[in-house]
Amino acid sequence: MTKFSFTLKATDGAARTGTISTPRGEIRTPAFMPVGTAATVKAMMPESVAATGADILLGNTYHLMLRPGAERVARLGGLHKFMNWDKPILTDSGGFQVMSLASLRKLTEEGVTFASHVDGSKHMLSPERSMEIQKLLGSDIVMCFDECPALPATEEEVAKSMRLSMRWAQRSRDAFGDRPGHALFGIQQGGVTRELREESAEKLKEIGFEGYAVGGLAVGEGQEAMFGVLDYAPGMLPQDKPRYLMGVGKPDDIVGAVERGIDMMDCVLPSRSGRTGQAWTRRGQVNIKNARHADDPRPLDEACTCPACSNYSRAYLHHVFRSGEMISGMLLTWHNLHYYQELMAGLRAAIDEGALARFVSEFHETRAMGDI
Ligand SMILES: CNc1nc2c(CCNC[C@]34C[C@H]5C[C@H](C[C@H](C5)C3)C4)c3nc(N)[nH]c(=O)c3cc2[nH]1
Ligand SMILES: [Zn+2]
Repeated sequence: MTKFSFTLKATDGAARTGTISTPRGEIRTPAFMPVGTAATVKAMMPESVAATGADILLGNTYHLMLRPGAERVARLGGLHKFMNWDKPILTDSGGFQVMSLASLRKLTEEGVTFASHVDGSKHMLSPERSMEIQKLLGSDIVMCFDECPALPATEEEVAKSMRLSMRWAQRSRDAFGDRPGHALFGIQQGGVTRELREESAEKLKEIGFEGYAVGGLAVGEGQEAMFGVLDYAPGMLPQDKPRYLMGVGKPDDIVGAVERGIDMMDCVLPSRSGRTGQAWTRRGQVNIKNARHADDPRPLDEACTCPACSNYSRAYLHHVFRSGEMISGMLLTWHNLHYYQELMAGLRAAIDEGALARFVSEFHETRAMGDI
């Protein structure tokens, strides 16, 4: 049984490349993880997600515990079998979702009780219950049950919330138990306050995790404030373990995060925006529903090898979006996920060659040219 391990390969400034080895396969880092919210990456077959180059995807504790239920997924053989994805899966712990989706939430030291946004039924999440659910789902990388404070929040509120999350991190570690081949990641909190980020990192290192996430960001603070924290926060975490920035982001967020030492990211953006007609390309964003594409015979991006760019014109994509055809979301989601994986492959190659600075300046220059 291969155990879970992380091997660093190259560094270029604060940026690193590496490989996470798991019993279900290897993850090339820096890695982008597509989001499979309710056991599906929306509008994509799993084999198509794999074809984009994704080595790992995200499952969702909150949705799956409500419907179809974690115990049911376990009875049916676990999430990998259920959704026909045999590579690694990372699941979030559910806390972030409860705070953004559920109603009638009650937060105590024990955990959170809430009413399902699906049918109003009562539920509870705690470090122990979150570990149990993620074990039932069978995910390879488990996230600690934490609280991500909503902005705006005073430093006092951020400190209080971070310290609760650190107590929950210890309870998550204790409840996770001994699971060879599986990993538990701690989540650093502390808002945009350096001392609180330091306190959180020290506590997580004292407990000990197989990987460490930078949480509490991409919650409306803006790119400048986020990069300000990323200028120091990843460096507070063990350099020999994967660093996961949660919920990020736009392509330029991703480039900036990788420059600052982040190894893993997840974001709904490429898939969610793909369904609304927003294409992400090397030259920036293209809204394919805009009338200017109605007669354009050219592909979305000549340099892209995805099925949408290889076989269809902008005019066709414009048409199927305007007429609400299912293929519209399928093609643009595939393109966006393909573009994100191409960006990650470019970043990995540049870091391996010690040429990240050139890659980044070319990335920004090409975007500055704007869409064709
Ligand atoms: C967007 N900004 C942002 N996200 C964040 C997330 C969720 C990461 N994505 C997982 C998720 C969240 C939703 C949507 C999909 C599927 C499933 C439910 C799991 C991705 C976060 N998750 C946790 N546990 N803690 C955070 O501090 C945090 C901060 C975030 N800041
Ligand atoms: Zn494409």
